[in-house]
Amino acid sequence: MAKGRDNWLLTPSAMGEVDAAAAASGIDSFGLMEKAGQAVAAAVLRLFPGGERFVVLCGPGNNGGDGYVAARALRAAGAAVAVFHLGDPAKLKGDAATARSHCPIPGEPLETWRPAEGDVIVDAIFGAGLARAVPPVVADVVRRVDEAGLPVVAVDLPSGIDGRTGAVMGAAFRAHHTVTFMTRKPGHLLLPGRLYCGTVETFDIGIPFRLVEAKDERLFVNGPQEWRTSMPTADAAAHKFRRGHLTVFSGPATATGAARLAAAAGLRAGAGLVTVVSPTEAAAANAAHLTAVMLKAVDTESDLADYLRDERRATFVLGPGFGVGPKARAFVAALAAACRHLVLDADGISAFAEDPKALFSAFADGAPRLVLTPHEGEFARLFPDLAADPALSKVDRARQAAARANAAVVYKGADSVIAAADGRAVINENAPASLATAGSGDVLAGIIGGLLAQGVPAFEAAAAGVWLHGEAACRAGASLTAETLINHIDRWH
Ligand SMILES: NC(=O)C1=CN([C@@H]2O[C@H](COP(=O)(O)OP(=O)(O)OC[C@H]3O[C@@H](n4cnc5c(N)ncnc54)[C@H](OP(=O)(O)O)[C@@H]3O)[C@@H](O)[C@H]2O)[C@@H](O)CC1
Ligand SMILES: [K+]
Repeated sequence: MAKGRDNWLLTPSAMGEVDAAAAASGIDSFGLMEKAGQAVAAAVLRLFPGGERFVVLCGPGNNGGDGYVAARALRAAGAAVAVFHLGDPAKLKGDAATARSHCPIPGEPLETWRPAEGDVIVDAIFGAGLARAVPPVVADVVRRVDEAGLPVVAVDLPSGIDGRTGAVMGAAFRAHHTVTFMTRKPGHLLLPGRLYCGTVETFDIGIPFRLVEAKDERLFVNGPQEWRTSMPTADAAAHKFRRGHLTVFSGPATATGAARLAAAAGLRAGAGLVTVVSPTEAAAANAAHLTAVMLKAVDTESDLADYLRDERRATFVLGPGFGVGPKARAFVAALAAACRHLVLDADGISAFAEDPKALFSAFADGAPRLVLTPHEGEFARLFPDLAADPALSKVDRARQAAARANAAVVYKGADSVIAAADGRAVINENAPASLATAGSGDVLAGIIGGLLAQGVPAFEAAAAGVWLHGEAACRAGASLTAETLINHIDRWH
């Protein structure tokens, strides 16, 4: 499948290996640094043509090396430039030492910098090599830049952001713009890192892309290139039975709306037939609001067993408004035993908080048939050890959860991560803030269910569902509600 460079993600350590492979293949590594620094200088001049003084803050590694190149290029363009360095610059090694030796501006110690009006900060202190919390002198400069409200252009990553996890390591610059090289890193997309990067520009410094591709970490930005070929074709769309049957379980009479939102979203996403299955006592409430969606009363496990006799009822959403308790667990067990596909959301997830293994073992066999859609709190209920491990990134957590549950996991948030049981993962970036609204998660569960019903495999349905949800939200505008969101879901074909 063709992967665009914009979708490619590499962790900083993998990027370091690509760098080493480039050098081993005969590519001049100082040439790469030169291109990186020149790109930074070009971005700075483009974004801040009226900057009075460009203050380049240089760290002790190659990120600092990029900074020395940028400082030289800015000076060559006629700008006023000052350089401040962290630590003893005489200790710089390799390309960074070369870059400094070519830079005509004598540096001063970082701690001597004082903000001046008109300063534009070029942050080249730490990039991919940030290994621990930033030292106090850097935290202090971060605070002073913040207080003075000075614009920052970050080299590779805002110093203090962990490129693997997006975590803030003690303190970090809030950049207006970040220039990174070859591919973005997970920390540019994962929160809170994303909020510190400003706009992100990925500059090609000339490493052959085959060397990047050789380091495929099976992690990409979510987009159609990841799932396009698994989506329903227009052909299948012609026949409503071939488009599959989605069933959504309703909660009790006081909590029916969530299931109807999911059902309506599943229909919009292309399921041929959608049924809301409801307790008898809630059937009147549901009937009053359903038209294209069908309704069926199911109260007990034996009612459900009858319902499952029809094999075409292959795909289910359980959780929105359903209630947390033994009924949820029993219904999920019945669906698993009958080999059905299931989106388990909200209460359906929380129902297994006491015994997550019961859920995982029910779906342990065969190709994944389960999609889990936890937000942060629900994730911690099912995977408390993963949620509590500070060494894991959100991507690591989602991947390990997916493997454990033999499921596709949508670890929700403004930086949703979707992971497959086989280790593939994508980070989503198209969800606007307006999606954080009541009922939005029910709509997402319905879209994913609608895609599963059409035969899309679990991971692809989950990733495509999250992306289509984000696209719908962008079209629905800032004042969207769950209802208006549904009207903006586009069927894929
Ligand atoms: N292909 C590419 O992408 C290219 C990348 N390039 C550039 O290289 C950059 C990566 O360079 P890098 O590996 O030298 O790491 P970098 O970020 O400079 O930091 C390492 C230094 O910081 C130190 N240090 C770390 N944490 C610390 C802390 N908390 N507090 C104090 N010190 C700390 C660490 O010390 P140590 O941990 O060893 O004690 C070491 O001295 C990359 O971001 C990009 O800008 C381009 O030039 C060309 C092609
Ligand atoms: K930086």
